[in-house]
Amino acid sequence: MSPRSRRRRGNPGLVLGLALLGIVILIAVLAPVFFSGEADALGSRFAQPSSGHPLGTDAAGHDVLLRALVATRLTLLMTAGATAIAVALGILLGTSVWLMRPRAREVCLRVIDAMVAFPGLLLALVVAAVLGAGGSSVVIAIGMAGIPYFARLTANLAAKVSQQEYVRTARLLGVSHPRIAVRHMLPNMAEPLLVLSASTFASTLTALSALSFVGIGVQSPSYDWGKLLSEALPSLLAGRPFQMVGPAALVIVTGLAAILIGDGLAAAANPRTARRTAGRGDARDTERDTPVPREDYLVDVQDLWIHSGDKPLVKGVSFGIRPGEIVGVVGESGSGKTLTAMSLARLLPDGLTLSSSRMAIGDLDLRRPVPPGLMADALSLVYQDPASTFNPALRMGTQLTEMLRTHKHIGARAAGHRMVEALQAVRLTHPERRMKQYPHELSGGMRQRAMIATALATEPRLIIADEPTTALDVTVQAEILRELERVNGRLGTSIMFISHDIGVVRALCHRVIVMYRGEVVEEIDAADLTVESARHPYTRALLAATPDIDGPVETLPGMAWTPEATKEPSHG
Ligand SMILES: Nc1ncnc2c1ncn2[C@@H]1O[C@H](COP(=O)(O)OP(=O)(O)OP(=O)(O)O)[C@@H](O)[C@H]1O
Repeated sequence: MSPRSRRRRGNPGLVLGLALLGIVILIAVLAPVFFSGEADALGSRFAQPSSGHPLGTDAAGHDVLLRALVATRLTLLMTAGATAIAVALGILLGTSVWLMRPRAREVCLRVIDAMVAFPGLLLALVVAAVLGAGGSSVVIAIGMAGIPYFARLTANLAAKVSQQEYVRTARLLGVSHPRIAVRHMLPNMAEPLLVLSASTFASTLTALSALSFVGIGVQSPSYDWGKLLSEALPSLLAGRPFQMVGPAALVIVTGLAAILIGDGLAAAANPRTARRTAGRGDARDTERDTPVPREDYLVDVQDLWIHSGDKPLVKGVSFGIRPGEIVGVVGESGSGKTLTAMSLARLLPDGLTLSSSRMAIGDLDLRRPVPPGLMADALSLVYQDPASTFNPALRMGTQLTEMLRTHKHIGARAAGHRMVEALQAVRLTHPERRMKQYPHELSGGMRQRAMIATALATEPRLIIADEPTTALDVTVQAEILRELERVNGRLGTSIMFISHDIGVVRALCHRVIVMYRGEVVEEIDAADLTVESARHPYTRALLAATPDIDGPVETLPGMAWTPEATKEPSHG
């Protein structure tokens, strides 16, 4: 049995919802076939419930129960049609908004917000008034009234999901926007969209019934549940409630089924709710890696400025990374480490502007448009949080092989083999099994190893590792650092290693760049990263504030350093 069907079986709400909807659909299919003649036949008017007419007859002498059953098909078709309009066009609009340039996106989001604030039923009434009364006009009207809700939810979710590292990585790899939207974003937006679709189905059902009830919807001789409810109103007021029972019960049961299915599907669609099939706690492993030929590259950045509007966030930063060198970037939170690194990958957040007099990896000039394939060959990223590095809705194998398939144009099977080798190289246990698992089935250390394997798969000249071990426990942290060191030693890959941890930087890196408030205040050999050798007071203060594993926390005059206390040049 597949995990998905197991999840469905373990979800009684979903099972009940599907059963109820199944019954309603069965009625919709069969009732018009078998009962439409009888439902139109005329008998005695206002007959009380009897064995011949379980819910009695109406003012014209029709069997009330049969009419309610026959009306099921038209009601369901109209509800499904209106819901489909809202879902499809709403998601399309919301996704298109995400693809727009920031300014156009802002305008569109404001328009969508205004539409959401406008009461849906009122909007539907306006549209229905323009189109005229009738079944198809109210379907279009209610469908259109639902579009802004889906558009806003999709755009909001897209804004959030697009900041995820796996989406940023896909952008770096040059995966097209529509493909990113369909493959990486929509699956991760499925849960809330499914829940909204289900509740929209239920609210659409009541809205359509309401419009038919007030005479704007389905017109005679056709009838849906709303029209039947409207016809039953005089009987209800005259003390004959049975005429209402059939359509009212069917509206309630169908609405309830939709809600139960929405909730159930949302739970089943989330692979994180799946039972764990992976062995646990085997992040530490012992296999050996495969050596890859060494290459020779250089990173050269000069006078890099990054602005948010008029505010400079990175101020004239210059640095270089030699081939095969591990360069640490340290500095307090907000000093510009990540922005500096991300500018190399051309992944600055929207709204920030960049200028520099030189920015190159080898002979690749990063100030000009760079084809994604060349960019992927030049650098790879390893992010801080292994939990958000991978798309939770896709199996590891699918995403691990994506860049090989996209940029190296390697077939899925060959890419899979190559990735298994890459996973072995970073000593991830049972690589074939890992490829079939979802990210949540791997430990943090395993995911980070997989991330390093992915980063290496395109054989980049530079790996940017942005606090790659911060989210991991100390033992796994040490293993991942050793892994980076091994990669550097064996493959000669240059590494830009961003960290808050001076101790780690001193142990891992060859050279260290110290940043403070958007400037590089010192470049220093890692071996000289001591309070005695550091030249800049901020570096000394940083070192003094760092616990030394060989001794107590040092308290030196440097600790009292403030930016106002020095006029040293920004670039050491
Ligand atoms: N999209 C943005 N819009 C405006 N300001 C931003 C944006 N992104 C970052 N900043 C600001 O730029 C500065 C540098 O940010 P950056 O993320 O590079 O710092 P950092 O040194 O990497 O910090 P941390 O160690 O906390 O990650 C910070 O003051 C931050 O608030």
